[in-house]
Amino acid sequence: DEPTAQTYKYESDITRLRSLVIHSLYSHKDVFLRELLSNANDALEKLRLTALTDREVMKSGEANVTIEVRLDEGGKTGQIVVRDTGIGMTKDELARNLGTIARSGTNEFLKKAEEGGGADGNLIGQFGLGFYSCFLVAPTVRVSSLPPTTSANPNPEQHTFVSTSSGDSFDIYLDPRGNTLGRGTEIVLEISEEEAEWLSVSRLKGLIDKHSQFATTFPMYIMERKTTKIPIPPPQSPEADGDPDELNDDVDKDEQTPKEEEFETKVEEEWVQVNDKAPIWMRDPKDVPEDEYRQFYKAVAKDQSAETLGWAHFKGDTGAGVSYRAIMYIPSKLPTDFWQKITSGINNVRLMVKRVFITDDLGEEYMPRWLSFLKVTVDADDLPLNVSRETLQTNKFISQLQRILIRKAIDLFSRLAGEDPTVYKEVSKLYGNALRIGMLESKKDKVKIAKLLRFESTRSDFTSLEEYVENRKEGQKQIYFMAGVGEQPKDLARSPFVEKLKARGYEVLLLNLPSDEPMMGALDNFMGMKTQDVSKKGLKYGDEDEDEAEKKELEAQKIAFAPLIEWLKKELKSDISDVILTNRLVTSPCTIVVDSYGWSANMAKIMSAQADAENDPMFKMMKNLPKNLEINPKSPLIEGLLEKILDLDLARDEEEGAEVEEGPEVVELRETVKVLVDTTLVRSGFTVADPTTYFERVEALLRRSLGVSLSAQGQAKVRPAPPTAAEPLDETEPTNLEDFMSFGDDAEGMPDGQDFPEWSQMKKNMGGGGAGAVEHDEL
Ligand SMILES: Nc1ncnc2c1ncn2[C@@H]1O[C@H](COP(=O)(O)OP(=O)(O)OP(=O)(O)O)[C@@H](O)[C@H]1O
Repeated sequence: DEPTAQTYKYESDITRLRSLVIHSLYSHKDVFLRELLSNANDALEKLRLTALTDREVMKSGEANVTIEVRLDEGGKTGQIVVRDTGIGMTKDELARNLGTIARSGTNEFLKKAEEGGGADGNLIGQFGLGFYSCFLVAPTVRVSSLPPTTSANPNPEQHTFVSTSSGDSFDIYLDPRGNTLGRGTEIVLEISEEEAEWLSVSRLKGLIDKHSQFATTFPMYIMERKTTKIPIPPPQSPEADGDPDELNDDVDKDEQTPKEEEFETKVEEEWVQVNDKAPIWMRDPKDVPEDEYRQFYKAVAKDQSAETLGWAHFKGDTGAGVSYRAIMYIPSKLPTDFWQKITSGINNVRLMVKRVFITDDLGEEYMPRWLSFLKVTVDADDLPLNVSRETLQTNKFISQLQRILIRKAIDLFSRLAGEDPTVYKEVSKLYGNALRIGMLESKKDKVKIAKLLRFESTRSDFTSLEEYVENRKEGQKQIYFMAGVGEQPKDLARSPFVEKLKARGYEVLLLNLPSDEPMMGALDNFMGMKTQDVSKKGLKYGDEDEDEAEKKELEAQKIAFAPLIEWLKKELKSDISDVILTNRLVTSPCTIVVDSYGWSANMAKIMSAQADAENDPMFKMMKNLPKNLEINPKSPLIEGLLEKILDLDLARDEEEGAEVEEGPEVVELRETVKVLVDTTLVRSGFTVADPTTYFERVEALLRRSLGVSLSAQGQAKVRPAPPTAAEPLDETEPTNLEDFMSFGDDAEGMPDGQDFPEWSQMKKNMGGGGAGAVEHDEL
């Protein structure tokens, strides 16, 4: 019998909403299950609340959620049935909740979504438009519901709501099956042939794993059906029965396998729980074995092979009246292109409210970029479930949480640093650069993050700033560092800038990451010590006053070397702003030092790697800031230069201002000094302004030392290329590997099945499939 149905019109907002959901979410169809499970959980939570005052309501049956797939005959269509034993709905509530009430925020949401050209999967979850997502996969949805027996409603009746995805009305009727549910709600999605993909238990289980593994603390079951074939024993043949002699000889008959018809299919049904564990973050850290944390990380990372370097499990109260629990992980590996790929909106914080996943998109720059590799799960106790992304961002808890997570991340790093040097070495290797950037970006946490950094130095291969300060020498007020991007620390240790410090026993940090030098500049001061780039002016040992003898010696040397200094200043004035006698060197003859506010060679290199650096006026200015030539009076080479200047009487010529005819010795000296300065530039990490002239000078020097004439020319005969080819290339003509390799005039590509050797090497380097993994067409 057709039940007598009452037809209702959908509220106009709801009609708009439904069609918006259906039309804008077609690429996020799988949200339907998450929404239904979230609603089921809410219904069970409400029941639990009611049960606090009315014990009776919980009496009938377990509070749980079940999911079942039923196939129609033929297997191409069927139903997904989601049932909960929660609070249920009366006939009125069915009409109101599912069809006529426009909830608060709906209008606002509609406006936004329609203006923005559609709603995305997250927006919809946050707005609590969940139920309508059923229509993404089902053209017809039936909701049967039965509230629990209470004193207010002693004789509840089961009603069914039915609606199609397109109609502007829905029906509600008394369920002709009677009160079959006991209590709660049953949602039946009629799945059509086009959407048959959802009729797969394993697909649904996959969805639960993805979105709803922790959707509810109530048990959640899915119906699994196992079909087994049981052979039916063949009917006993009369011959075999009758004649025992035949048993031995008729081998053929015995070996015959039973035919199709001789199997019976048996379907075993089993409810399998899909959430058998309490979510790990809700438990006391004392009760969670390490292995479970590692397992949970795999789930969070959605990668069964994922490993973590460490985690923090914490709870708290933000002071905004919201308490939360959270787990934060540091991955042990990042995709190779991780730092290139992240732009904004990194989605590394999963926000749950009472175990229900809300969003992993808390907006751009919710977590600072330098912490974007963390994987965080936060479960808040009390946050409105149906808040929009926009309101989330202005939510007090959410903004307080941001600060908490940064603090907790810093704590986690510092705990790992103290606990396990082996692990921390890994952490530093993977995240050292990120931490440096963090230090650069966050004024508030600058010093805390600086403490997390580790460096190589002339004393240790893994040291911290705190250790550096501990190991300082008496009177030392500076933290010395030598920076050179991409250089080996052992090479940095041999730089002329480091030699004296090292010889005297001072520790120098050897920095080779791009972020190192700017980071040291930004740090400026650590525990009362200044950071000092040893390649810049301003270096102080701190015990200068004690060495009166050394000071006196330098003063005397200044007088003795004055003629050389004057001459060098005059000769080098286009490249060098000052020539200074130094005692910072031990064996090197000279070095190039920039003013403390100028760019070091390292910094100039970093900056020139930026796009469009050469057109940047700031770049030009900084690059051309004064460079000082510091010369070492104790170097035999410098002594030799001084002698030469005195011999040739060059200093005096200048004083008289007379135009003196320059002898070949002067020209030669001038060339030698230019080579010395250029070479010093390179040694000090700068580039030579004009490499061609530099090389010509070196060649002249070499010729002189070999006694080869400076003017002799090479006798190379150059054969010009043939004229421009007139014939068009025949692209279809098969080519021959040898021609191609020897750059034959007609080589045009690789023959089938062959890889250009460099290409296969490149593919290997990129970590892609080996030779043959790329279609040759692409070549
Ligand atoms: N399984 C259910 N049991 C009882 N009531 C339900 C169930 N599913 C939906 N409802 C009722 O229907 C209303 C509308 O559900 P819908 O999913 O559209 O939004 P919501 O549940 O309010 O939002 P959210 O899904 O974000 O919590 C719910 O507020 C609830 O009152």
